Amino acid sequence: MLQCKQIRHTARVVQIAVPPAGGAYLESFLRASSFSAEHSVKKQVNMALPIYSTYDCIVLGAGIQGSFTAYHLAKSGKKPLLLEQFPLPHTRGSSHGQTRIIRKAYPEDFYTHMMEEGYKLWEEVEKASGTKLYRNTELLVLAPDGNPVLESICKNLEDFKIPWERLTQETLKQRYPGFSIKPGEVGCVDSSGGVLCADKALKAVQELFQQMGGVIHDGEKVQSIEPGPVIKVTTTKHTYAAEKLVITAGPWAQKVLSPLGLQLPLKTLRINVCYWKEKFPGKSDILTNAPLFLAGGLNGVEHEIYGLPSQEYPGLIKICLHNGNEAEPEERDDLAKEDKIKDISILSSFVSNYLPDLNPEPAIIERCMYTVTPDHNYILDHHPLHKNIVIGAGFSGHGFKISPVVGKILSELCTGAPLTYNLKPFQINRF
Ligand SMILES: Cc1cc2nc3c(=O)[nH]c(=O)nc-3n(C[C@H](O)[C@H](O)[C@H](O)COP(=O)(O)OP(=O)(O)OC[C@H]3O[C@@H](n4cnc5c(N)ncnc54)[C@H](O)[C@@H]3O)c2cc1C
Ligand SMILES: O=C(O)[C@@H]1CCCC=N1
Repeated sequence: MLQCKQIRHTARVVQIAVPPAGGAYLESFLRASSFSAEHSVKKQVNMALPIYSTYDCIVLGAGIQGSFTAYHLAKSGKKPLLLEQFPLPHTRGSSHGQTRIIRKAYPEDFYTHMMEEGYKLWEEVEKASGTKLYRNTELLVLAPDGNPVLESICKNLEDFKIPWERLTQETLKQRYPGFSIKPGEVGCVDSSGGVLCADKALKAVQELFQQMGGVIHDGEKVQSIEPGPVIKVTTTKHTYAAEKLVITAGPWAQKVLSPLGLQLPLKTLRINVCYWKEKFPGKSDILTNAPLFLAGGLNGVEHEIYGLPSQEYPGLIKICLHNGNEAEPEERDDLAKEDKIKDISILSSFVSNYLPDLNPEPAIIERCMYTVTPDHNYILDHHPLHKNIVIGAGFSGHGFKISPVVGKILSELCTGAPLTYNLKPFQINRF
């Protein structure tokens, strides 16, 4: 016989006893009753039975994208649950490390447009958390004269009225004497470019989210998702119910999405994050004059390469390839694997050629993961079959700076609020 009684009532959580029926019964019970989000339902007949806690929305994955999604949901008055498989903080995904590039210089106008709001939202987080997260250094984009990507970047900076400057080979040599610029190579300086303190940013966003009433459960891996009008999410510890789910699983996205019938053309790449030391310590001024840079199409260099001024390790400069070898996140540190792209030797020869004051062997190598789409644009969309599931994936190694805007977009897709941006470049049906 159905016996349903209230056993606890707090400001935001109600627990009730329900009979030991299956998931379908529980869902229809939830829909038929006045219980909506924020209500916690406890199956009590047998004390060993699981607890179903329901939330407005569940966000799967507490990297920077999931954390900003949860932050915006909380800002809009929702009380989401943010689930993370690892104890926080962790270094297994894509959002760890101390630094990330922030810039408005993009060849695609939609990213430059999103970054106008991106900078404001980063400032909002800095103010609310009382933490300095952005250091304005300017960004040098280096390429052969007439390079189409460089020209699109210059056009966007001009169209969006962002202060910028074109540098000839001569001006480049004067301004950055430690950089051995080759004939025919020119530069463009984006004055908004700078460095974000990534680890501090992630912590700040997660703290603000919790201050707004949001809940994070870390060390809980999502093991199954049962779609439906009320979605059931089962982790290693618990089962939760919510009317909406946002999946921001980084390099684990495909693993989470496959059981939901969705195959996306995502590749996961292991990135070697390399730090380089001065050849003769104190003998050059390379540590003070190497700019924040992005280089593409350079003489004899097949890949895009980027570098950041010394920050996390005093005396060392971070210079990396914007590419890597395919690997599952679990095999990221498996050194026995033969790499197709010889990233470290490509970087060594770039350093010898362009930054001769640096030792051409990396002093430190760390690891991180990219999840790339074929066109390197993000995926921000509803699941094609389950419209109450929203997906943020494939950030293709350039998602950190735009994460405050990505979080806003994913929260709009989740709540059905009017969309701030045209999401055509990010739709799943483009593949
Ligand atoms: C070396 C490197 C340099 C970069 N440089 C820049 C840069 O300069 N500028 C820039 O803008 N961007 C940069 N990026 C890209 C940027 O960091 C990423 O786009 C961004 O961090 C992606 O965040 P995410 O939240 O999608 O992924 P992640 O940070 O990987 O978060 C996904 C989370 O989901 C969790 N998860 C997965 N599956 C489950 C499950 N089943 N249950 C529970 N939790 C789960 C994971 O544990 C993880 O914490 C760089 C990336 C790397 C690796
Ligand atoms: O997102 C960025 O700005 C950088 C660019 C180069 C590689 C990684 N991220």
